[in-house]
Amino acid sequence: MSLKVEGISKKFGSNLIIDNYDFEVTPEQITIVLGESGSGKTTLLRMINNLEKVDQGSISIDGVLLVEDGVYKSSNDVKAYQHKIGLVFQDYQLFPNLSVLENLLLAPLSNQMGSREELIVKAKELLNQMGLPDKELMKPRQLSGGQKQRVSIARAMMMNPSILCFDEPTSALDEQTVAKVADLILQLQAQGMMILIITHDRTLVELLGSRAQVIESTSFLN
Ligand SMILES: Nc1ncnc2c1ncn2[C@@H]1O[C@H](COP(=O)(O)OP(=O)(O)OP(=O)(O)O)[C@@H](O)[C@H]1O
Repeated sequence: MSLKVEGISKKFGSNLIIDNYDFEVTPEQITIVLGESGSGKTTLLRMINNLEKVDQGSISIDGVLLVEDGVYKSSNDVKAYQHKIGLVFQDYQLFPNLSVLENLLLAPLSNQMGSREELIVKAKELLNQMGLPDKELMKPRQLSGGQKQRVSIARAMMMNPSILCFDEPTSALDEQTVAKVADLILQLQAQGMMILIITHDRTLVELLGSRAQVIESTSFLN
């Protein structure tokens, strides 16, 4: 299992952001992309999640290609690729009018990943694992930042991804909650989930310690 990024490049106009860049995420280590504001971290994450096009290079997960030598695959291949990747947004992006449970059910139901009953069982298991067994009927606005983030993680996990990507997972959280997020990420990795984190938070890096490889975003342009 791996996410492979090979020789990707990206320019906005004449502004080169990423130059012929390679890296790999595996289950053995959490991968952290660390760097200052404006260094291209979000652009990299958006390209991996097919929210921004690459100019050149290849991206694949578990051998399923999103793009090869700068050429995007057919829509069916792209769909297969996207099912393997889960994204936890910085601002969580939960649907405000849906309950926690309905937030979890929406994507797997529309992708026909099981019956409603089966998916409810799975959603409840995940909410339990996230320490939120009593929140399923609440709306996102009734939750704390840390709780919203855990709902967002559970929602991504409903699609059985191979990899979970976190965009600045600690930017809106207090110190105590940051430690809890680090514990949860370590737990997910111990269960075999590949993890990619984009951050500028060195405290999070310290908390993840020896289980993480750190890539400095200054290396995007070497
Ligand atoms: N859609 C766009 N059009 C033009 N330039 C862009 C676009 N998106 C990003 N950029 C530029 O690309 C560079 C990298 O931006 P990016 O958001 O990837 O950095 P970042 O490291 O994630 O920063 P931050 O930590 O502040 O989010 C910046 O100079 C930014 O202005």
